[in-house]
Amino acid sequence: MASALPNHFDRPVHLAVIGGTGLGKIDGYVPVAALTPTTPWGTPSSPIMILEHAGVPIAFLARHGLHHQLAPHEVPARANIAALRSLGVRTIIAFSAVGSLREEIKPMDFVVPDQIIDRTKGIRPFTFFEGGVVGHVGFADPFDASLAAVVQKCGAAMRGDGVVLHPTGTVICMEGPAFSTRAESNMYRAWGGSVINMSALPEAKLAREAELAYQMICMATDYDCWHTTEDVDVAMVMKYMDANSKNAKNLVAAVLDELCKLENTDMVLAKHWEGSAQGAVKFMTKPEGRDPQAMKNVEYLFPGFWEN
Ligand SMILES: CSC[C@H]1O[C@H](OP(=O)(O)O)[C@H](O)[C@@H]1O
Ligand SMILES: Nc1ncnc2[nH]cnc12
Repeated sequence: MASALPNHFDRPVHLAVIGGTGLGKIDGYVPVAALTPTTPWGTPSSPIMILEHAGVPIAFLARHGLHHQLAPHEVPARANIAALRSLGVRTIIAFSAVGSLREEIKPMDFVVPDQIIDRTKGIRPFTFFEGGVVGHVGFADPFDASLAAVVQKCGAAMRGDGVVLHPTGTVICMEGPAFSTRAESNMYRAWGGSVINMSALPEAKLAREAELAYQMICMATDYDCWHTTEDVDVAMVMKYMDANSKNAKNLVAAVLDELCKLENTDMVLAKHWEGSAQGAVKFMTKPEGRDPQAMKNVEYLFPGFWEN
């Protein structure tokens, strides 16, 4: 289907969904374009589908590729975020299949996380600001509180199914691709982790560097390996993703309904993040220390950056 669609779209797209494991596409929207942009950090994980809902364009990107061929550490997160930003995207809702580290977060429940603990191992490229342009953004609250409020409100879309949407939580982002040991799983519980995945980082950090509003929605698929029930394996994750796809779709639909109504508001345009990273970059590296390619990279994210 993607190849029959135009490879260009002439209006800015403000909203995007990143689909994770078990959510390689979203149905019920009209596909109008399939874009394959190239960025200074390479090409995105998959063609970016432009879908329309009530006349509002929405970009959809499959994090692990169209055929789930990219391992978590192979996801080109910088290209993904940079490409979305270049289309005009300022708000991202990102889905993730997670293991639960808490009894009360049952497989099939959803979590709207508000914190992350980084357990990646430094093997993934994780910043736009390097190689001759330095920038340090604030990341105390890694997700977007106003988007979280919209998602929390949409939890009602799943009422009646016994599925709970937990309004806050801490995601442990581990390296993978192998799952955790039992000792690690118990340690993450002792640290206060609510859920565990392999995808929150560097995605959330890059979204912040790109001045985007970013909120992850986690769907629990297992109890990892700390629980007395079965240890996690891929079949279990896929089984629960499948079983819960109706709820995942209802939740995406409710969230997109809400965000489409707000398409041109300061919230969806992420005005509250505007300037935050650019300020962090502008004053760090003195002109004589700046590398021309690194400057061009920043220019790709923020056109006109070096002009004033
Ligand atoms: C297939 S289990 C591990 C895999 O699932 C999650 O993917 P995503 O976050 O893209 O939904 C987790 O982060 C791992 O990448
Ligand atoms: N237990 C687990 N650990 C890491 N990532 C996951 N994704 C889904 N379940 C997971």
